[in-house]
Amino acid sequence: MALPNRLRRLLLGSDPRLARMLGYWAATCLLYFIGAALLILQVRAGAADHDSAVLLIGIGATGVAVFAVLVRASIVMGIAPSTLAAWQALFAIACNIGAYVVTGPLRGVYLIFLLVVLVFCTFSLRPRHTMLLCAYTLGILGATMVWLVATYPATYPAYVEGVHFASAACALISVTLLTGEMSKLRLRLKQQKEDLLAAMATIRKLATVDELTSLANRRHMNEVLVAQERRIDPAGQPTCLALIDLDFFKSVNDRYGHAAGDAVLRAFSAAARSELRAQDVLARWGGEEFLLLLPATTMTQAILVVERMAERVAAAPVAEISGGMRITFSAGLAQRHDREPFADTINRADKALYNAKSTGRNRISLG
Ligand SMILES: Nc1nc2c(ncn2[C@@H]2O[C@H](COP(=O)(O)OP(=O)(O)OP(=O)(O)O)[C@@H](O)[C@H]2O)c(=O)[nH]1
Repeated sequence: MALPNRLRRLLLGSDPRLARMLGYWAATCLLYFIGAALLILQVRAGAADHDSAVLLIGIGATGVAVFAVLVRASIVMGIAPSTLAAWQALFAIACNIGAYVVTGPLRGVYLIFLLVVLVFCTFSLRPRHTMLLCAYTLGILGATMVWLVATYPATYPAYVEGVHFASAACALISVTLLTGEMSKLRLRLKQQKEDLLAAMATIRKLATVDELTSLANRRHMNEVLVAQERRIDPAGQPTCLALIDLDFFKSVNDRYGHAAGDAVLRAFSAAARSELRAQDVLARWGGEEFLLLLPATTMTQAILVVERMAERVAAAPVAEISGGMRITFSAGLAQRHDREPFADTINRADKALYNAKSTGRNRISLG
Protein backbone atom coordinates (compact mmCIF):
# COMPACT_ATOMS: atom_id res chain seq x y z
CA MET A 1 0.00 0.00 0.00
CA ALA A 2 1.37 3.45 -0.93
CA LEU A 3 2.31 5.73 1.99
CA PRO A 4 -0.32 8.45 1.34
CA ASN A 5 -2.96 5.71 1.29
CA ARG A 6 -1.71 4.31 4.56
CA LEU A 7 -1.69 7.76 6.13
CA ARG A 8 -5.18 8.39 4.82
CA ARG A 9 -6.37 5.11 6.29
CA LEU A 10 -4.74 5.88 9.63
CA LEU A 11 -6.39 9.30 9.81
CA LEU A 12 -9.76 8.58 8.22
CA GLY A 13 -10.12 4.83 8.79
CA SER A 14 -11.76 2.59 6.19
CA ASP A 15 -15.39 3.11 7.17
CA PRO A 16 -17.14 5.70 4.93
CA ARG A 17 -19.35 6.76 7.90
CA LEU A 18 -16.21 7.67 9.82
CA ALA A 19 -14.83 9.69 6.91
CA ARG A 20 -18.13 11.60 6.76
CA MET A 21 -18.09 12.31 10.50
CA LEU A 22 -14.50 13.51 10.27
CA GLY A 23 -15.62 15.77 7.41
CA TYR A 24 -18.23 17.37 9.69
CA TRP A 25 -15.59 17.69 12.39
CA ALA A 26 -13.29 19.51 9.93
CA ALA A 27 -16.14 21.94 9.18
CA THR A 28 -16.59 22.68 12.91
CA CYS A 29 -12.84 23.23 13.09
CA LEU A 30 -13.10 25.91 10.42
CA LEU A 31 -15.92 27.53 12.34
CA TYR A 32 -13.81 27.47 15.48
CA PHE A 33 -10.88 29.17 13.71
CA ILE A 34 -13.10 31.92 12.32
CA GLY A 35 -14.66 32.44 15.76
CA ALA A 36 -11.23 32.52 17.43
CA ALA A 37 -9.87 34.98 14.82
CA LEU A 38 -12.82 37.28 15.40
CA LEU A 39 -12.22 37.15 19.14
CA ILE A 40 -8.52 38.05 18.67
CA LEU A 41 -9.48 40.99 16.44
CA GLN A 42 -11.85 42.24 19.14
CA VAL A 43 -9.16 41.90 21.82
CA ARG A 44 -6.74 43.88 19.63
CA ALA A 45 -9.35 46.56 19.10
CA GLY A 46 -9.77 46.73 22.88
CA ALA A 47 -13.41 45.68 22.65
CA ALA A 48 -12.99 42.27 24.34
CA ASP A 49 -11.37 41.17 27.56
CA HIS A 50 -7.95 39.55 26.86
CA ASP A 51 -7.92 36.91 29.63
CA SER A 52 -11.49 35.75 29.00
CA ALA A 53 -10.80 35.53 25.25
CA VAL A 54 -7.63 33.44 25.82
CA LEU A 55 -9.52 31.14 28.21
CA LEU A 56 -12.34 30.67 25.70
CA ILE A 57 -9.97 30.02 22.79
CA GLY A 58 -8.16 27.44 24.98
CA ILE A 59 -11.43 25.70 25.90
CA GLY A 60 -12.49 25.67 22.23
CA ALA A 61 -9.14 24.26 21.04
CA THR A 62 -9.24 21.53 23.71
CA GLY A 63 -12.80 20.64 22.73
CA VAL A 64 -11.91 20.45 19.04
CA ALA A 65 -8.95 18.16 19.82
CA VAL A 66 -10.98 15.92 22.17
CA PHE A 67 -13.75 15.57 19.58
CA ALA A 68 -11.22 14.66 16.89
CA VAL A 69 -10.10 11.72 19.05
CA LEU A 70 -13.68 10.78 19.98
CA VAL A 71 -14.84 10.83 16.35
CA ARG A 72 -11.85 8.72 15.23
CA ALA A 73 -12.44 6.20 18.05
CA SER A 74 -16.27 6.34 17.98
CA ILE A 75 -16.72 3.12 15.99
CA VAL A 76 -14.32 1.16 18.20
CA MET A 77 -15.89 2.66 21.36
CA GLY A 78 -19.40 2.04 20.04
CA ILE A 79 -20.51 5.70 20.30
CA ALA A 80 -23.43 6.36 17.94
CA PRO A 81 -22.80 9.18 15.40
CA SER A 82 -25.99 10.95 16.59
CA THR A 83 -24.79 10.93 20.23
CA LEU A 84 -21.43 12.34 19.22
CA ALA A 85 -23.09 14.99 17.03
CA ALA A 86 -25.33 16.00 19.96
CA TRP A 87 -22.30 16.37 22.30
CA GLN A 88 -20.46 18.39 19.68
CA ALA A 89 -23.48 20.63 19.14
CA LEU A 90 -23.94 21.21 22.90
CA PHE A 91 -20.27 22.09 23.24
CA ALA A 92 -20.25 24.38 20.18
CA ILE A 93 -23.38 26.18 21.41
CA ALA A 94 -21.87 26.69 24.88
CA CYS A 95 -18.65 28.06 23.32
CA ASN A 96 -20.57 30.41 21.03
CA ILE A 97 -22.62 31.79 23.89
CA GLY A 98 -19.35 32.19 25.84
CA ALA A 99 -17.89 34.10 22.88
CA TYR A 100 -21.05 36.24 22.74
CA VAL A 101 -20.44 37.25 26.35
CA VAL A 102 -16.73 37.96 25.89
CA THR A 103 -16.85 39.72 22.50
CA GLY A 104 -17.67 43.40 22.25
CA PRO A 105 -19.94 45.09 19.71
CA LEU A 106 -19.40 42.34 17.12
CA ARG A 107 -21.00 39.69 19.38
CA GLY A 108 -23.99 39.37 17.00
CA VAL A 109 -21.78 37.27 14.69
CA TYR A 110 -21.88 34.40 17.21
CA LEU A 111 -25.65 34.31 16.91
CA ILE A 112 -25.14 33.41 13.23
CA PHE A 113 -22.71 30.68 14.28
CA LEU A 114 -25.46 29.22 16.49
CA LEU A 115 -27.57 28.88 13.34
CA VAL A 116 -24.76 27.11 11.52
CA VAL A 117 -24.43 24.59 14.37
CA LEU A 118 -28.14 23.77 14.16
CA VAL A 119 -27.99 23.39 10.37
CA PHE A 120 -25.17 20.85 10.77
CA CYS A 121 -27.38 18.84 13.11
CA THR A 122 -29.74 18.12 10.19
CA PHE A 123 -27.27 15.54 8.95
CA SER A 124 -27.05 13.54 12.12
CA LEU A 125 -29.87 14.30 14.57
CA ARG A 126 -33.54 13.40 14.51
CA PRO A 127 -35.95 16.36 14.19
CA ARG A 128 -37.09 15.97 17.84
CA HIS A 129 -33.49 16.21 19.07
CA THR A 130 -32.82 19.30 16.90
CA MET A 131 -35.88 20.93 18.47
CA LEU A 132 -34.64 20.11 21.98
CA LEU A 133 -31.27 21.58 21.02
CA CYS A 134 -32.97 24.75 19.77
CA ALA A 135 -34.90 25.06 23.06
CA TYR A 136 -31.67 24.51 25.03
CA THR A 137 -29.88 27.18 22.94
CA LEU A 138 -32.63 29.76 23.36
CA GLY A 139 -32.92 28.97 27.09
CA ILE A 140 -29.21 29.48 27.76
CA LEU A 141 -28.98 32.47 25.41
CA GLY A 142 -31.99 34.15 27.05
CA ALA A 143 -30.69 33.52 30.58
CA THR A 144 -27.23 34.82 29.60
CA MET A 145 -28.68 37.98 28.05
CA VAL A 146 -30.82 38.67 31.14
CA TRP A 147 -27.75 38.25 33.32
CA LEU A 148 -25.67 40.55 31.05
CA VAL A 149 -28.35 43.27 31.03
CA ALA A 150 -28.74 43.05 34.81
CA THR A 151 -24.99 43.03 35.55
CA TYR A 152 -23.54 45.32 32.83
CA PRO A 153 -26.42 47.51 31.62
CA ALA A 154 -24.08 50.07 30.05
CA THR A 155 -22.27 47.51 27.83
CA TYR A 156 -25.35 45.36 27.15
CA PRO A 157 -28.34 47.69 26.83
CA ALA A 158 -31.67 45.91 27.32
CA TYR A 159 -33.10 46.98 23.94
CA VAL A 160 -30.01 45.69 22.05
CA GLU A 161 -30.13 42.34 23.84
CA GLY A 162 -33.89 42.21 23.31
CA VAL A 163 -33.47 42.73 19.56
CA HIS A 164 -30.60 40.19 19.49
CA PHE A 165 -32.69 37.60 21.33
CA ALA A 166 -35.79 38.16 19.20
CA SER A 167 -33.89 37.86 15.92
CA ALA A 168 -31.92 34.84 17.17
CA ALA A 169 -35.15 33.15 18.32
CA CYS A 170 -36.87 33.79 14.94
CA ALA A 171 -33.89 32.51 12.97
CA LEU A 172 -33.23 29.47 15.21
CA ILE A 173 -36.87 28.38 15.31
CA SER A 174 -37.25 28.78 11.51
CA VAL A 175 -34.04 26.86 10.86
CA THR A 176 -35.06 24.13 13.31
CA LEU A 177 -38.44 23.68 11.60
CA LEU A 178 -36.80 23.67 8.19
CA THR A 179 -34.05 21.27 9.19
CA GLY A 180 -36.73 19.09 10.81
CA GLU A 181 -38.41 18.76 7.42
CA MET A 182 -35.06 18.06 5.78
CA SER A 183 -34.27 15.41 8.38
CA LYS A 184 -37.62 13.71 7.72
CA LEU A 185 -36.86 13.78 4.01
CA ARG A 186 -33.41 12.33 4.64
CA LEU A 187 -34.81 9.54 6.84
CA ARG A 188 -37.45 8.76 4.19
CA LEU A 189 -34.76 8.58 1.51
CA LYS A 190 -32.65 6.33 3.73
CA GLN A 191 -35.63 4.02 4.31
CA GLN A 192 -36.39 3.95 0.58
CA LYS A 193 -32.77 3.10 -0.17
CA GLU A 194 -32.87 0.22 2.33
CA ASP A 195 -36.15 -1.05 0.85
CA LEU A 196 -34.66 -0.84 -2.64
CA LEU A 197 -31.55 -2.77 -1.60
CA ALA A 198 -33.71 -5.45 0.05
CA ALA A 199 -35.88 -5.67 -3.10
CA MET A 200 -32.77 -5.97 -5.28
CA ALA A 201 -31.43 -8.75 -3.05
CA THR A 202 -34.76 -10.60 -3.37
CA ILE A 203 -34.80 -10.16 -7.16
CA ARG A 204 -31.21 -11.38 -7.37
CA LYS A 205 -32.09 -14.41 -5.23
CA LEU A 206 -35.15 -15.17 -7.36
CA ALA A 207 -33.07 -14.86 -10.50
CA THR A 208 -30.28 -17.14 -9.33
CA VAL A 209 -31.71 -19.63 -6.83
CA ASP A 210 -34.06 -22.53 -7.48
CA GLU A 211 -37.05 -22.06 -5.19
CA LEU A 212 -37.67 -25.73 -4.40
CA THR A 213 -34.13 -26.93 -3.70
CA SER A 214 -32.31 -23.65 -2.89
CA LEU A 215 -29.59 -24.75 -5.32
CA ALA A 216 -28.38 -22.48 -8.12
CA ASN A 217 -30.91 -22.42 -10.95
CA ARG A 218 -30.17 -23.17 -14.61
CA ARG A 219 -29.92 -19.48 -15.49
CA HIS A 220 -27.32 -18.85 -12.79
CA MET A 221 -25.37 -21.98 -13.73
CA ASN A 222 -25.21 -20.74 -17.32
CA GLU A 223 -23.78 -17.43 -16.04
CA VAL A 224 -21.21 -19.35 -13.97
CA LEU A 225 -20.20 -21.41 -17.02
CA VAL A 226 -19.84 -18.31 -19.21
CA ALA A 227 -17.68 -16.67 -16.53
CA GLN A 228 -15.62 -19.84 -16.24
CA GLU A 229 -15.11 -19.96 -20.05
CA ARG A 230 -13.78 -16.38 -19.99
CA ARG A 231 -11.31 -17.20 -17.23
CA ILE A 232 -7.85 -18.28 -18.16
CA ASP A 233 -7.15 -21.17 -15.81
CA PRO A 234 -3.60 -21.82 -14.74
CA ALA A 235 -2.08 -24.67 -16.74
CA GLY A 236 -2.89 -28.15 -15.48
CA GLN A 237 -6.13 -27.14 -13.76
CA PRO A 238 -8.75 -29.58 -15.03
CA THR A 239 -12.49 -28.98 -14.69
CA CYS A 240 -15.10 -31.72 -14.53
CA LEU A 241 -18.84 -31.66 -15.12
CA ALA A 242 -21.44 -34.19 -13.99
CA LEU A 243 -24.98 -34.42 -15.25
CA ILE A 244 -27.02 -36.15 -12.54
CA ASP A 245 -30.51 -37.58 -12.91
CA LEU A 246 -32.56 -39.21 -10.11
CA ASP A 247 -33.58 -42.80 -10.87
CA PHE A 248 -37.21 -43.84 -11.26
CA PHE A 249 -38.33 -40.49 -10.00
CA LYS A 250 -41.65 -40.72 -11.84
CA SER A 251 -42.58 -43.74 -9.71
CA VAL A 252 -41.92 -41.70 -6.51
CA ASN A 253 -44.47 -39.16 -7.70
CA ASP A 254 -46.88 -41.88 -8.78
CA ARG A 255 -46.64 -43.88 -5.53
CA TYR A 256 -46.28 -41.20 -2.88
CA GLY A 257 -47.57 -38.05 -4.56
CA HIS A 258 -46.00 -34.88 -5.94
CA ALA A 259 -45.29 -33.40 -2.47
CA ALA A 260 -43.21 -36.48 -1.59
CA GLY A 261 -41.41 -36.08 -4.93
CA ASP A 262 -40.60 -32.49 -3.98
CA ALA A 263 -39.31 -33.70 -0.60
CA VAL A 264 -37.02 -36.20 -2.37
CA LEU A 265 -35.64 -33.39 -4.57
CA ARG A 266 -34.94 -31.29 -1.45
CA ALA A 267 -33.38 -34.21 0.41
CA PHE A 268 -31.17 -35.04 -2.59
CA SER A 269 -30.05 -31.40 -2.89
CA ALA A 270 -29.18 -31.01 0.79
CA ALA A 271 -27.31 -34.33 0.94
CA ALA A 272 -25.44 -33.76 -2.34
CA ARG A 273 -24.43 -30.22 -1.43
CA SER A 274 -23.00 -31.34 1.91
CA GLU A 275 -20.33 -33.29 0.01
CA LEU A 276 -19.11 -30.31 -2.03
CA ARG A 277 -16.42 -27.67 -1.60
CA ALA A 278 -17.17 -23.95 -1.62
CA GLN A 279 -15.97 -23.57 -5.22
CA ASP A 280 -18.13 -26.43 -6.58
CA VAL A 281 -21.49 -25.47 -8.04
CA LEU A 282 -24.51 -27.75 -8.05
CA ALA A 283 -27.48 -26.46 -10.01
CA ARG A 284 -30.96 -27.74 -10.72
CA TRP A 285 -30.73 -28.13 -14.47
CA GLY A 286 -34.41 -29.02 -14.87
CA GLY A 287 -37.00 -31.37 -13.28
CA GLU A 288 -35.02 -34.13 -11.52
CA GLU A 289 -31.81 -33.40 -13.42
CA PHE A 290 -28.82 -31.59 -11.86
CA LEU A 291 -25.57 -30.21 -13.22
CA LEU A 292 -22.46 -30.30 -11.08
CA LEU A 293 -19.41 -28.15 -11.85
CA LEU A 294 -16.16 -29.21 -10.20
CA PRO A 295 -13.37 -26.70 -10.90
CA ALA A 296 -9.75 -27.71 -10.35
CA THR A 297 -10.75 -31.39 -10.19
CA THR A 298 -9.33 -34.34 -12.09
CA MET A 299 -11.55 -37.12 -13.41
CA THR A 300 -10.31 -39.49 -10.67
CA GLN A 301 -11.17 -36.95 -7.98
CA ALA A 302 -14.54 -36.20 -9.59
CA ILE A 303 -15.50 -39.90 -9.56
CA LEU A 304 -14.73 -40.03 -5.84
CA VAL A 305 -16.81 -36.90 -5.20
CA VAL A 306 -19.83 -38.27 -7.10
CA GLU A 307 -19.51 -41.68 -5.38
CA ARG A 308 -19.42 -40.01 -1.96
CA MET A 309 -22.40 -37.98 -2.99
CA ALA A 310 -24.30 -41.12 -4.01
CA GLU A 311 -23.63 -42.71 -0.60
CA ARG A 312 -24.74 -39.59 1.24
CA VAL A 313 -27.89 -39.27 -0.90
CA ALA A 314 -28.79 -42.93 -0.44
CA ALA A 315 -28.51 -42.52 3.33
CA ALA A 316 -30.61 -39.33 3.42
CA PRO A 317 -33.92 -39.89 5.18
CA VAL A 318 -37.09 -38.57 3.54
CA ALA A 319 -39.88 -38.33 6.13
CA GLU A 320 -42.58 -38.16 3.47
CA ILE A 321 -41.70 -41.61 2.12
CA SER A 322 -42.63 -44.62 4.26
CA GLY A 323 -40.71 -47.88 4.00
CA GLY A 324 -37.27 -46.28 3.76
CA MET A 325 -36.93 -45.98 -0.02
CA ARG A 326 -33.35 -45.33 -1.12
CA ILE A 327 -32.73 -42.37 -3.41
CA THR A 328 -30.32 -43.26 -6.17
CA PHE A 329 -29.12 -41.39 -9.20
CA SER A 330 -27.25 -41.94 -12.40
CA ALA A 331 -24.46 -39.61 -13.44
CA GLY A 332 -22.64 -38.78 -16.65
CA LEU A 333 -19.19 -37.40 -15.93
CA ALA A 334 -16.98 -35.51 -18.38
CA GLN A 335 -13.71 -33.63 -18.05
CA ARG A 336 -13.53 -30.40 -19.99
CA HIS A 337 -10.93 -30.43 -22.76
CA ASP A 338 -8.63 -27.44 -23.01
CA ARG A 339 -10.72 -24.35 -23.96
CA GLU A 340 -13.64 -26.60 -24.94
CA PRO A 341 -17.00 -24.77 -24.85
CA PHE A 342 -18.99 -26.01 -21.84
CA ALA A 343 -21.92 -26.80 -24.16
CA ASP A 344 -19.76 -29.57 -25.71
CA THR A 345 -18.65 -30.91 -22.29
CA ILE A 346 -22.30 -31.00 -21.20
CA ASN A 347 -23.14 -32.88 -24.40
CA ARG A 348 -20.55 -35.53 -23.59
CA ALA A 349 -21.79 -35.74 -19.99
CA ASP A 350 -25.35 -36.12 -21.32
CA LYS A 351 -24.35 -39.01 -23.55
CA ALA A 352 -22.56 -40.64 -20.60
CA LEU A 353 -25.71 -40.15 -18.48
CA TYR A 354 -27.79 -41.86 -21.17
CA ASN A 355 -25.32 -44.73 -21.03
CA ALA A 356 -25.58 -44.93 -17.21
CA LYS A 357 -29.37 -45.08 -17.45
CA SER A 358 -29.44 -47.65 -20.21
CA THR A 359 -26.95 -49.95 -18.48
CA GLY A 360 -28.97 -50.28 -15.29
CA ARG A 361 -28.99 -46.87 -13.45
CA ASN A 362 -27.48 -46.06 -10.01
CA ARG A 363 -24.03 -45.71 -11.58
CA ILE A 364 -21.52 -43.26 -13.03
CA SER A 365 -20.55 -43.33 -16.72
CA LEU A 366 -17.65 -41.39 -18.16
CA GLY A 367 -17.99 -39.26 -21.27
N1 LIG B 1 -42.40 -33.80 -7.55
C1 LIG B 1 -41.81 -33.27 -8.59
N2 LIG B 1 -41.70 -33.97 -9.73
C2 LIG B 1 -41.08 -33.43 -10.77
C3 LIG B 1 -40.55 -32.15 -10.74
N3 LIG B 1 -39.97 -31.87 -11.93
C4 LIG B 1 -40.13 -32.97 -12.70
N4 LIG B 1 -40.80 -33.92 -12.00
C5 LIG B 1 -41.21 -35.25 -12.42
O1 LIG B 1 -40.05 -36.04 -12.62
C6 LIG B 1 -40.47 -37.14 -13.41
C7 LIG B 1 -39.34 -37.50 -14.35
O2 LIG B 1 -39.71 -38.69 -14.96
P1 LIG B 1 -38.80 -39.43 -16.02
O3 LIG B 1 -38.18 -38.43 -16.93
O4 LIG B 1 -39.65 -40.50 -16.64
O5 LIG B 1 -37.64 -40.03 -15.20
P2 LIG B 1 -37.55 -41.18 -14.13
O6 LIG B 1 -38.88 -41.71 -13.66
O7 LIG B 1 -36.66 -40.67 -13.06
O8 LIG B 1 -36.86 -42.31 -14.94
P3 LIG B 1 -35.34 -42.43 -15.22
O9 LIG B 1 -34.73 -41.04 -15.24
O10 LIG B 1 -35.25 -43.08 -16.55
O11 LIG B 1 -34.75 -43.25 -14.13
C8 LIG B 1 -41.74 -36.71 -14.12
O12 LIG B 1 -42.82 -37.48 -13.61
C9 LIG B 1 -41.90 -35.26 -13.75
O13 LIG B 1 -43.28 -34.90 -13.57
C10 LIG B 1 -40.69 -31.40 -9.53
O14 LIG B 1 -40.27 -30.24 -9.39
N5 LIG B 1 -41.33 -31.99 -8.49
